[in-house]
Amino acid sequence: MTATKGLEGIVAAESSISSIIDGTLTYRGYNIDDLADYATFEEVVYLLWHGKLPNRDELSALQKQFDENAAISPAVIDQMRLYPSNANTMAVLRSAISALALYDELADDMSREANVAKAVNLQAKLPTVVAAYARLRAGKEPVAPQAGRSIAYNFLYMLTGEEPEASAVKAMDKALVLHADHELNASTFAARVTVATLSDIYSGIVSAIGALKGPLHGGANEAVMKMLEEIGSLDRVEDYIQDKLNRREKIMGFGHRVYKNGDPRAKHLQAMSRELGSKSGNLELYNMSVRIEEIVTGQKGLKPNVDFYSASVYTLLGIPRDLFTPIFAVSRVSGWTAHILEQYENNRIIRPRAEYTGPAVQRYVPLADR
Ligand SMILES: CC(=O)SCCNC(=O)CCNC(=O)[C@H](O)C(C)(C)COP(=O)(O)OP(=O)(O)OC[C@H]1O[C@@H](n2cnc3c(N)ncnc32)[C@H](O)[C@@H]1OP(=O)(O)O
Ligand SMILES: O=C([O-])CC(=O)C(=O)O
Repeated sequence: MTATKGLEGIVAAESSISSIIDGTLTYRGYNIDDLADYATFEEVVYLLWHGKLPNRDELSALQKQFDENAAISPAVIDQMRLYPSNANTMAVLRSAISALALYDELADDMSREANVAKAVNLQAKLPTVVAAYARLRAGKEPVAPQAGRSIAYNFLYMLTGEEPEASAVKAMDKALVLHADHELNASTFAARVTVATLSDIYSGIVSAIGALKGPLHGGANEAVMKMLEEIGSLDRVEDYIQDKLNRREKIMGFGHRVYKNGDPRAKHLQAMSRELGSKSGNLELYNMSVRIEEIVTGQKGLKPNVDFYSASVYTLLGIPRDLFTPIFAVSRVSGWTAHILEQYENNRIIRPRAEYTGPAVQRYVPLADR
């Protein structure tokens, strides 16, 4: 038995949800470029869960379900009041989602119907949880979501309590579409491993949130923003990046396990970063990002991934840095739940082998003789 480090190139599941073939990403066969340009996030969620785009009635029924499930119980809000105001926001999300399960009577009901209902509940509540914590830690009361509004609208609205601009809602919606699913990425794999033991959907999502938190995965969007903040201005990019490359340090937001010729989502986020920068009259973050890309791609051949330009996009939308990875989760919970439902449909426990590299057989030595 020979191990493959990081399971590179190993096909570990069959899935009909999303594909990456020759650098092209599709959700259920629809090219991400078309979905980014024309679909709403709600249409994409329906597509991921049900395998087809919704008609008007199906879309309104989904919207109604989101409206009915978006509010979080006062018990969960009261728990969140006790969280430290400087807690890691992904740890907050992980804890709050775990707590949600305690108040769901269907938590351990394994029927398909109950699991779809829980997927709706999770998708509806994740944005509410993230926005509620952002307000609570600032000493403000959570703002309830508005019925009949998109997840993108409500998320921005619940953060500030003010009606968001249409252009901001459009950008947020597109970012959610772009992050919704991505084949067998680390967090989705973690979710599938957890539920393949026939554990419940909440446990799967808590596992996924934990995996997304890391800076080699979803946490990279925050790390990119931290780097942009450290650099501070366009004229400092060259020295900073060159120094990092000389020290063989990683540049966050670059590279990918699967895409070697570029992540198809990055160009959409780059365009959004430029548009939002122009609109705000401040293109500094965009220009800095482009310069970083020129240097890193020029010297290392590494291309930006989905996390690179999303950092400037979210900042230009006025969102604090430590909400970037939770926003990734707000979108990706659609894909996680689709994969969990798919896993339950055709389940077998996921249990690979390890190549043993420890000592050969040893004789036990009693404690007194050691
Ligand atoms: C949503 C997402 O999860 S997208 C990914 C988000 N993560 C990041 O942006 C973090 C930075 N990037 C990375 O750490 C990696 O590129 C990963 C984790 C995304 C992929 O990891 P792997 O598939 O193991 O990387 P891969 O095998 O292609 O790396 C090849 C070489 O490029 C280097 N490399 C990869 N990414 C980077 C980077 N961002 N900066 C500098 N060097 C890099 C590796 O160190 C390796 O060098 P070596 O051969 O000298 O050891
Ligand atoms: O697929 C991956 O390894 C990481 C990624 O880009 C994602 O999850 O969107």
